Amino acid sequence: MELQALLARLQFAKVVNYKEDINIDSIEQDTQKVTDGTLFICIEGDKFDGHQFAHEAVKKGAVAIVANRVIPKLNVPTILVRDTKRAMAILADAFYQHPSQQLFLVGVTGTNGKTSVSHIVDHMFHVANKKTALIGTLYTKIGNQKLETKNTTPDSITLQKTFHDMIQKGVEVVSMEVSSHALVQGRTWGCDYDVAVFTNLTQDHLDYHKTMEEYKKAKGLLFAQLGNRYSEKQPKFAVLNGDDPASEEYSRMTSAHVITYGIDHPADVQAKNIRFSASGTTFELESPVGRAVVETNLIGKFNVYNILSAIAVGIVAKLPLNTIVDSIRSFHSVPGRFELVKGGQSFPVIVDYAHTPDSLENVLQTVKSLSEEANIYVVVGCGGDRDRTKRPLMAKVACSYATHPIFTSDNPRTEDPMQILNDMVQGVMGLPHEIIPDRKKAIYRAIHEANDEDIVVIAGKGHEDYQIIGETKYDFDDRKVALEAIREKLTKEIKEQS
Ligand SMILES: CC(=O)N[C@H]1[C@@H](OP(=O)(O)OP(=O)(O)OC[C@H]2O[C@@H](n3ccc(=O)[nH]c3=O)[C@H](O)[C@@H]2O)O[C@H](CO)[C@@H](O)[C@@H]1O[C@H](C)C(=O)N[C@@H](C)C(=O)N[C@H](CCC(=O)O)C(=O)O
Ligand SMILES: Nc1ncnc2c1ncn2[C@@H]1O[C@H](COP(=O)(O)OP(=O)(O)OP(=O)(O)O)[C@@H](O)[C@H]1O
Ligand SMILES: N[C@H](CCC[C@H](N)C(=O)O)C(=O)O
Ligand SMILES: [Mg+2]
Repeated sequence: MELQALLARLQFAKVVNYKEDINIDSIEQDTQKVTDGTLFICIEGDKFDGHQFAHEAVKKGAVAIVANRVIPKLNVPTILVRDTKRAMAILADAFYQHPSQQLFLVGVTGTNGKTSVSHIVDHMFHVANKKTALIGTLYTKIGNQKLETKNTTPDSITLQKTFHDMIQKGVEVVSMEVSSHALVQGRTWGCDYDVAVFTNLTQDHLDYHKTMEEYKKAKGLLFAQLGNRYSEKQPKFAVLNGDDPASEEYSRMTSAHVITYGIDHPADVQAKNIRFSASGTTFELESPVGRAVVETNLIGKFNVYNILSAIAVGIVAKLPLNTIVDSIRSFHSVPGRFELVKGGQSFPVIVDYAHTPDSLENVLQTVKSLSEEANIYVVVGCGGDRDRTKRPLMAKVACSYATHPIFTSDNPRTEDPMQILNDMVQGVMGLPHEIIPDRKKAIYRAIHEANDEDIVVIAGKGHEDYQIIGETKYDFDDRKVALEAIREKLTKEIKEQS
């Protein structure tokens, strides 16, 4: 694409060192990815100032630079803009030919449930015979092809390029997780969402957002940025959780159509007469397009919310109600979310990604409702270099529901694991708990101690197949470690019996 054509997208940008039009072969914000013909965008980030890398980018082949100031001794055209992040989103959208406008794009935000809801939505459209794709914490998935992701929501260049590649592969519907970090950093500027979903708002990420009010505002950006043309062909919808107080504010922030879902308060898409069991959940659905009985393998009230929000997406996309209900019935699970580890042991071992006070409470409440008598072992830690204030709250939740809480390390990152554990303990002074900093030893302990009627929950890392200690990523998978522990226990039992 020609530089002039791209420049036309940036209103009132100044250009220095411009001699003649040049061709732009790629747009990048990271020097690692620069090749001949790149337009390099300098971003002032949290760790680095990308303007420092402009000369290196030119050495690697960059033919033009976007910056917020003149960079001395740079001999390529420099496009000066006030906000390079905004310019990046605008240029990426233009360079990849406005791909999100050609897709049915569903964005899911909220503290907990984004990965779960985006997977249910993806499956629903797949069942409705659409070619689907997914972007989120676990991966970017196009059909059955899975690509690794660095962030839950990628930067605007990666995102627009990904949409473009998806269109080349025939994708029609994309379900994506939209993190609060992404919204604040403008990673999703330029995304033309058709539906924006809100799951819930509870405490997390206060290391980044500082206050719950700021965190709430961050999530609200998704709804504020939904298109506001009331086109008959492609109306825009905000799908809001009628049982979460934040929805009231989001409903005022958006000019799109609003559809609510809920259990406890009246909502457009409502679950009634919910019946929970260890093998699944059923409920009666009331919706603007009719009633139905919904059956699912998923368990817990929180999953009813996840399902209701996905159903609301199906409804606004005008999928037939029977297709929606069929897709919920055939949806199995998301890796690392309430995942049962089956090694032939006589008690359930559950690996779950709960890493916030609210998600931990939801999962433990669900576990407790399965059996009031069971001893519950919970192995849990808190991530380092993340919200410190959630640590005592998570510990308190663990002690409120579990008979045997074992505090251990999650991803300590650059923090001292003992300091993280100490922060947790502040929430449970005087309440019984065990501290085993080594996660493997903690998992082994829970599994070796547990008996027939007990339940073991290993929380916080879910699908993660690594543990970050310092700056190093070590192989570590809760599911594999739990299986090894189960095998060791069973072998020991057999030996003792013979
Ligand atoms: C704090 C934070 O969110 N940082 C994100 C941010 O990085 P940044 O802009 O601050 O980048 P930086 O490292 O300071 O570098 C500045 C600029 O210099 C460039 N650079 C840097 C070094 C170099 O050698 N060459 C070079 O060109 C960089 O590419 C960048 O353009 O923008 C990057 C691109 O979008 C993100 O990858 C990065 O996520 C980091 C890795 C991260 O850990 N983020 C987490 C907190 C996060 O975003 N999590 C949410 C999920 C949370 C949840 O809901 O659970 C997510 O969406 O992933
Ligand atoms: N609707 C919900 N409400 C509360 N907790 C939930 C809900 N859905 C899932 N959870 C819990 O939260 C954990 C994380 O769920 P999920 O991965 O779907 O959320 P997420 O929003 O994508 O999280 P992240 O921001 O870390 O990517 C699950 O393992 C489960 O314990
Ligand atoms: N997206 C979340 C994931 C947390 C998962 C937990 N295992 C941890 O490392 O804290 C974050 O980056 O805060
Ligand atoms: Mg997620």
